[in-house]
Amino acid sequence: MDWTEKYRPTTLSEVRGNDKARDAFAKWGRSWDDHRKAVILHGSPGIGKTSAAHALANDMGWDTVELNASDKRTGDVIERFAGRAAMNATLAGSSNKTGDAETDKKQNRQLVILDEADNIHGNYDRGGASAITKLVKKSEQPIVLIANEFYDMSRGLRNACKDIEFRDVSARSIVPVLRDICRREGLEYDSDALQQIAESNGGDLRGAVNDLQAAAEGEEKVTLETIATGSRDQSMGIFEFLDAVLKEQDPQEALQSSYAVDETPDDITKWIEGNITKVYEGEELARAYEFLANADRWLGRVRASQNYSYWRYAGDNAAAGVAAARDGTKGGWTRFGRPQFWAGSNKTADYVAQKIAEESGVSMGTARRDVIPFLAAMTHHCKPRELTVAMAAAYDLDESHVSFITGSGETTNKVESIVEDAQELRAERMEEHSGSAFEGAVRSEEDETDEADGSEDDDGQATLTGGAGGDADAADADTDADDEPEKDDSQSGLNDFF
Ligand SMILES: Nc1ncnc2c1ncn2[C@@H]1O[C@H](COP(=O)(O)OP(=O)(O)OP(=O)(O)O)[C@@H](O)[C@H]1O
Repeated sequence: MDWTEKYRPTTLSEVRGNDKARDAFAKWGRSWDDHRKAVILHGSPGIGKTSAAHALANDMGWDTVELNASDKRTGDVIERFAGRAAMNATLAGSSNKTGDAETDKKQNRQLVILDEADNIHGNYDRGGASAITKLVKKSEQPIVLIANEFYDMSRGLRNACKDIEFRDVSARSIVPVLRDICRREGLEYDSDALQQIAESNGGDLRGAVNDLQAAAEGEEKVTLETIATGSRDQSMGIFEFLDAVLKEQDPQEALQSSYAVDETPDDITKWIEGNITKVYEGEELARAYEFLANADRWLGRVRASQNYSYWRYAGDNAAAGVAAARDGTKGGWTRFGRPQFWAGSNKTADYVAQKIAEESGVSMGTARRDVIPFLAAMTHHCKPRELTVAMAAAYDLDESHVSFITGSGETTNKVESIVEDAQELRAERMEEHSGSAFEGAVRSEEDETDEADGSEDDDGQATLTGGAGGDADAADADTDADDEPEKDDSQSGLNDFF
């Protein structure tokens, strides 16, 4: 049996590493009758959001129904469940003996758990997403929406709900969970090995439990060696995969590797996007970005249509395409890292995305997913300097922000002097334009009506090449399901600076 299922928390007190969020969530549950608001739990995958929802229901004595927002039928089902007032005991034939009508009502509550709530807008017609928002507002039952990307939800939906952020689980909180599982399994362990598993999973507790199970298979003791030879290693690790695609393999081999690696095409693409500038440069980088933009476009189509056969094309572009873009093979050792711009909890990323969103009139989702990675690639290690200064001026960035985008150390002279110059430039421009930070920004109105259209951005279409003025949309004149009216997000980026 899968240990993540076997050891899924059954009560909120077993949900580890997010005490504040957990307490806020428990409070939300206890006071639901008073406020009747839905709640959004958001944060990275595998950190206990769904488990917390089930555990709360268990603690409260509520039934649950779990629905997936990306399923087109979900709207109807929510209507059926959430629209229905809690049945009272007489109707339900409850065995509750208290005779207290309020208690009976609570015991017949149904917690609606809506998974992938950040993926609604791609799957409904315009009315659909706002219909969900309306349902959420008038629901007679408590609803928990689960999301990785808070800002990928429409503003209408976000405003209709309370939101609670789950943060990545620290290694410090992961180790005791692993230790506990070992004890319950009667397994011996080296503490170093558990520490290693906890650290290598970057905050993902589910991943850590999976790694522990793989390392323990057929062993009596979990040690650093059993981790190295655990069965999850038979599939290709992500770092090995990055080496293969970015340095060594030809396109055909790279494609095969993409099947062997234990990640979805979405994540494969993010890993490559997040690491490519460490290996590629100049022309080959530009060529690789073309392929990554194609991959993003296909991923957008998967999200919009739920047609997973498109995943293949995303994988083809991200793996084979990027390998094909490379000039020959490359040697040396590279410190690959978890993509920096992933879901959730980074305050610096939030600030930068917010600034970009404000200045360029794109959504926060687009800013995070498309614009920041693009800027990161274009100003890697603060080069070219002039462009980095222009960027810092345009978005009013301080040292920590510039360091976050460029990957250069925050306290280096380089970054400090760039921020100084940027502030000067900004002041000059403020004078020149009486208040306008810079000229030529392509500003489309921030969409105040997204409750009506239910969509904040054109998922997957604003691409990395977009900022360079590429006509990313030209290839998209087909029948995409996400044919929202275009807000031309693809214009944001470098155009903004000058
Ligand atoms: N905070 C936690 N405390 C205890 N166990 C956890 C925690 N987070 C994850 N797990 C383990 O990982 C499994 C998966 O967690 P869960 O599905 O709740 O994560 P999630 O954040 O909802 O992820 P996703 O967004 O992918 O659904 C659980 O069954 C449990 O075994």
